[in-house]
Amino acid sequence: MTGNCLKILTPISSSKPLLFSLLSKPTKTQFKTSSSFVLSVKMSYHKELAAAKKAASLAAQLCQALNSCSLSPSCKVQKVLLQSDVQSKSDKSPVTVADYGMLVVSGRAACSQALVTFVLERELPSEPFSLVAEEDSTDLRNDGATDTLERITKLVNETITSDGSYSVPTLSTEDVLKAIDSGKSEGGSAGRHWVLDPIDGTKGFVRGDQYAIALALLDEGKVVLGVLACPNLPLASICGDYDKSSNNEVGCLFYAEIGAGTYMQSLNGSSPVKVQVTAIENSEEASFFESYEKAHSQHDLSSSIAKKLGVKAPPVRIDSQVKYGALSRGDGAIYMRFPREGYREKIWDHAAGCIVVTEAGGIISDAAGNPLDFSKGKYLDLNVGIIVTNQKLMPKLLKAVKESLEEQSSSL
Ligand SMILES: Nc1ncnc2c1ncn2[C@@H]1O[C@H](COP(=O)(O)O)[C@@H](O)[C@H]1OP(=O)(O)O
Ligand SMILES: [Mg+2]
Ligand SMILES: [Mg+2]
Ligand SMILES: [Mg+2]
Repeated sequence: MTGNCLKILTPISSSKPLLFSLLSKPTKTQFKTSSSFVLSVKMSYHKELAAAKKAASLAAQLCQALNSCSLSPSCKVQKVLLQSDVQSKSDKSPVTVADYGMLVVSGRAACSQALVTFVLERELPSEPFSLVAEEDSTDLRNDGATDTLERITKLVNETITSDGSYSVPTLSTEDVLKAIDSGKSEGGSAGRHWVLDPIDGTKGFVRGDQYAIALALLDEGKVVLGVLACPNLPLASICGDYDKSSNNEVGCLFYAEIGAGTYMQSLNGSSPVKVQVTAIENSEEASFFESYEKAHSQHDLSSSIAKKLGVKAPPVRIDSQVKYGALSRGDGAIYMRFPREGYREKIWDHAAGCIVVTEAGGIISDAAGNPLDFSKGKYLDLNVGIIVTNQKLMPKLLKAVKESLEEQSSSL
């Protein structure tokens, strides 16, 4: 076989024939030909990455538009609802209890999910579509949600029209509900699955702080591409001594494809730049990220670990997977996350962030040093917490984590 030809081969781990170009790049996958000859080729996800970038960027545009209060009759009303009624659902993630308030928050995320689904399906019409996503349409199907559903549908349609690349008839409310509910896949180790958190860091979004639209693709249980749209993240570093006045622009898009590195560009569409995690080797010079919300991660534990490492800088507390994006470009050196007992991490909260950091040279593991396994369905099955840093600092960080966890359990 020569470089340019196209040929139908069967991936060893899949029963479906696959047409692919031997010129394709990155991931190595093994295929067998009819004569049981095993061939190693590199898979490319360029088309899927382009679709994911477009979907996440449009969803970011929609979320920013939602911030200008289009979902509620009055900005003031919305602000009051958002700030006073945010409470917890059974998994302790934030949701508003007052019906209308709840719809304002979950409706926005669902709106973003509907748009991402629409774009992925339009951009990749010949690929089977499977999506593991956070939101569903239950709240929007309630009788009291008619108004919100209509507003959401209008906004999704407006965003699609303003983009101008799709000549589709206007989506109906039922089309939007269906699009939201196509995110019900369970994922797993076979085939391809998109993984989406349509608004990651709900509390940050509600506060007007950091949040992300996080989209990744799993192929045979591995994350092969990831996109993080971070509408409120400055293009300039958010750590250390930087000149805040030099670049006030906000809105970053991080993206990574397996074997091809991590890039950042502005959400306004500037040229992409390749990014790298910090090269710091001395942990005393490191600064670290953790959740803004104390309820999401044990701050006392990360502070004891930081002390063991000799870290001098105070923690940088921000919401969502924006932390992974910031780390991938060298803002800070460490991310530590230790949820309270009983909390189960979901794949949509880490898949995109994970590849964005690892393709930028970083390393991510659970608190025991095991890599994260995205092949087990919608939950990550892991030991205690998640830690992220560069290759040089990881052994020291793991040692400090182990010691602090031992101290914590002996003090109970
Ligand atoms: N009790 C909790 N503990 C840990 N993480 C949580 C908890 N509740 C929600 N989350 C999820 O953690 C992420 C926010 O993490 P961080 O604290 O680092 O900003 C979000 O994905 C959020 O979900 P959501 O997408 O609904 O906002
Ligand atoms: Mg949530
Ligand atoms: Mg999330
Ligand atoms: Mg979310």
